[in-house]
Amino acid sequence: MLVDGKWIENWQPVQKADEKGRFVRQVSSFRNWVTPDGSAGPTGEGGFEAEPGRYRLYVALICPWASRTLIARKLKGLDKVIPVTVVNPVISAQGWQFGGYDGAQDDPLFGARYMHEIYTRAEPHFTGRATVPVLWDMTRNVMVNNESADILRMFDTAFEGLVPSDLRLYPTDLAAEIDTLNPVIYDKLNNGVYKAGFASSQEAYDEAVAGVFDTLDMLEGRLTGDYLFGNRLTETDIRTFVTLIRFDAAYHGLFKTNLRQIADYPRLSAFQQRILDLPGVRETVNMDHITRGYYSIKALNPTGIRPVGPAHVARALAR
Ligand SMILES: N[C@@H](CCC(=O)N[C@@H](CS)C(=O)NCC(=O)O)C(=O)O
Repeated sequence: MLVDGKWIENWQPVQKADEKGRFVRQVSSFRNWVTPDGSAGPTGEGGFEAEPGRYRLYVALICPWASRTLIARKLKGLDKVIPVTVVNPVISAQGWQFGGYDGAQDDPLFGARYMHEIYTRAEPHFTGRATVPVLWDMTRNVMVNNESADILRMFDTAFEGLVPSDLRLYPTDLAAEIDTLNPVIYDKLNNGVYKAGFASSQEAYDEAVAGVFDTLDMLEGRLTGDYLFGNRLTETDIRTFVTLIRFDAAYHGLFKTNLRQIADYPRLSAFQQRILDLPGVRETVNMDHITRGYYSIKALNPTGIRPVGPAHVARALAR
């Protein structure tokens, strides 16, 4: 991580934990919003007007948080107006790195080797983890936002004048319900698997795993229609999908969330396939990056050996 703009080596063991050994995820610090006219959004400052080709999205394809922004970008037809740079799936001693892996790219803006250089460009004295995703303003040369929940939501409306779309991922009439369900899915499932994987006590692990499977059971019961809110696709579906698609191939083994697999849940499996089949979504799922990335986390898998299966994940992607 960065401390006052300087990289502190060997980030992997320094996953933050609370007094009970529970993994604690860092809060994002760049919170400006792109809006149709450049007015300020719900957080941060204004000055970020929607323009084609002005903003670049930095992502890792292993990362579920980055992936939710990528999926929204595809579903909202923004791939022509927002270019993307994909980092190497293997996190190095200096964090995310550019290039050097099939499907990873060099940094086109500054020729940076590491993602943390993008952070110190934005804020020379930045302290914190150099996380993805990052939305970068190529006109003003500043970081707009590094919180995927914000980016997902701004992609729903900010570019409407440039790329009109009928899809509403955060429709007004469902906003309250979405805002109620999202934190449960975030805490118990999206981040719950990480809490299990990075737990440093049995108690913290047990608590996290219980939360993961209670939530999967709850979602399985809830999925009587195509999506979590009946037949309308929302951001909550995307936020759920990114964890489901990584679950059997990575979390079940590496993070020890192994009570059940997604394949054991008929409705969740069908839901996962339904989202995978939406136009553009499959392109955002790179199972090679996902398994290479997760199984290269040295603190959890010192040999770096990547398991071969499970076969049903490859089948779901090939369908
Ligand atoms: N709050 C952030 C979290 C993103 C996040 O934690 N990304 C992870 C990858 S999945 C990361 O970049 N970690 C690098 C690090 O911790 O050094 C968001 O949702 O955008």
